[in-house]
Amino acid sequence: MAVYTHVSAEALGEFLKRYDVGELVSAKGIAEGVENTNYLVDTTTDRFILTLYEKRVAADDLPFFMALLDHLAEKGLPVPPAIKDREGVEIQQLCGRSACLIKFLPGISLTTPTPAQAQAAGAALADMHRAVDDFRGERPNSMGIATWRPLLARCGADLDGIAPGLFDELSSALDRIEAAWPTDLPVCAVHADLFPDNVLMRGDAVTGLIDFYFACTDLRAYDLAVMHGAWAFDPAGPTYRSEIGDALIQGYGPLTEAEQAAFPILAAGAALRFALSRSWDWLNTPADALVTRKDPLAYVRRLRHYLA
Ligand SMILES: Nc1ncnc2c1ncn2[C@@H]1O[C@H](COP(=O)(O)OP(=O)(O)O)[C@@H](O)[C@H]1O
Ligand SMILES: N[C@@H](CCOP(=O)(O)O)C(=O)O
Repeated sequence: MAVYTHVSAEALGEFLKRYDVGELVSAKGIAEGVENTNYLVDTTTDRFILTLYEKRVAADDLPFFMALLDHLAEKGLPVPPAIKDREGVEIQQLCGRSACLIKFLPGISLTTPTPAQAQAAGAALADMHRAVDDFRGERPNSMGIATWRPLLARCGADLDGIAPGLFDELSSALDRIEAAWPTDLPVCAVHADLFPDNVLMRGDAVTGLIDFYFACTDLRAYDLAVMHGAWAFDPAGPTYRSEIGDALIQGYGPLTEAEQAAFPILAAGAALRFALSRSWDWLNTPADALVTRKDPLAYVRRLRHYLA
C-alpha cells in the first residue's frame, strides 16, 4: 500500500487550479510502490499521476530527477515528465510534501517477463543511455558502492536474525566486490532501479520507464547489472533464467570488453546493494506496517550465484 499522505478532494481540486488540465473528476490511491504516495487522477481533459514525495526522496534531488525526465522525454523516450503549471513550475508543495503532477503512461507493470519483453527492456535501457550523452546533470549514487559498508555496519549483528551467518557472508562478499570493483568504465546518468515493475509494457513493446527516484551518475554497465539481477531470476532468487539474462543483454547491445569482463562483479555488487537495502528495511519496518517488506534473502541467493 503506498498512500502515506491523504489528499482530500478539496485540496486536490484547489491544487489542480494551478494547471491548465481541466477540472478534477476522480482520484484513486495507487496500492503499488513503496517509496512515495501516488494517486491516479482523472480530470475533464486527461489522466495523470499525482506523486507526493515521502521521506526517502530528498527534496533537493527532485530538480535532478525532473531535469533528467524532461531531457529523456524531449528525446522521445517513453518516460513520464512532470506537468508544468501555468507559471512553468514542476515541483510543488501539497499537504506538507513536495509534489508533482506527472504524465500518465499506458501499459502494465511486468511480473514475469518473457525473453521478448526482456530484449525490449534491454534495448530501452540502451536508448536511455544514448539519450543522456548530452545530459549535464549529475547526482552521486546515494546507494552506490561507497555506501554499502556503512549500511552493512548499521545493519550489524541483527542480520543474523534474518539468517544465521548473514553478517559474515555479506562482509566477505563486500570485501571481494570492493577489491575487484572497476573504476575506469563509461559513466552516465543511470536509472539504477529498473526492475520489471518499473517498466510498463503493452505486449512486447515498452510503453513506459518509470520511478526514476534512484537515478544518479554511475557506471552505465552497472545499470544493466541491476536489471540483470532483477529480471533474470525467479522472484525468490535461486533459479537463474538464462534465456531472460541473454535476451536482456542482447537487447542492450554490445558492451565494451572491459564492461564485459567486469559484468559479474557489477552484478554481484547490484545484488549486494539490494540485499543490504532490503535487510535494512526488513529490520526497521514493523511487521504490521502498511508497506510489504521485500525479502532480502532473494538477493542473497542472487549474490551467491554471481560470486560462485
Ligand atoms: N507515469 C505513470 N504512468 C502510469 N502509471 C504509473 C506512473 N507512475 C507510477 N505509476 C503506477 O504507480 C505504481 C507505483 O509507482 P512507483 O513510481 O513505482 O512508486 P514508488 O516510487 O512508491 O515505488 C507503478 O507500479 C505504476 O503502476
Ligand atoms: N526495487 C527495490 C525497491 C525500490 O522500490 P521501488 O518500488 O521504488 O522500485 C527492491 O526491489 O528492493
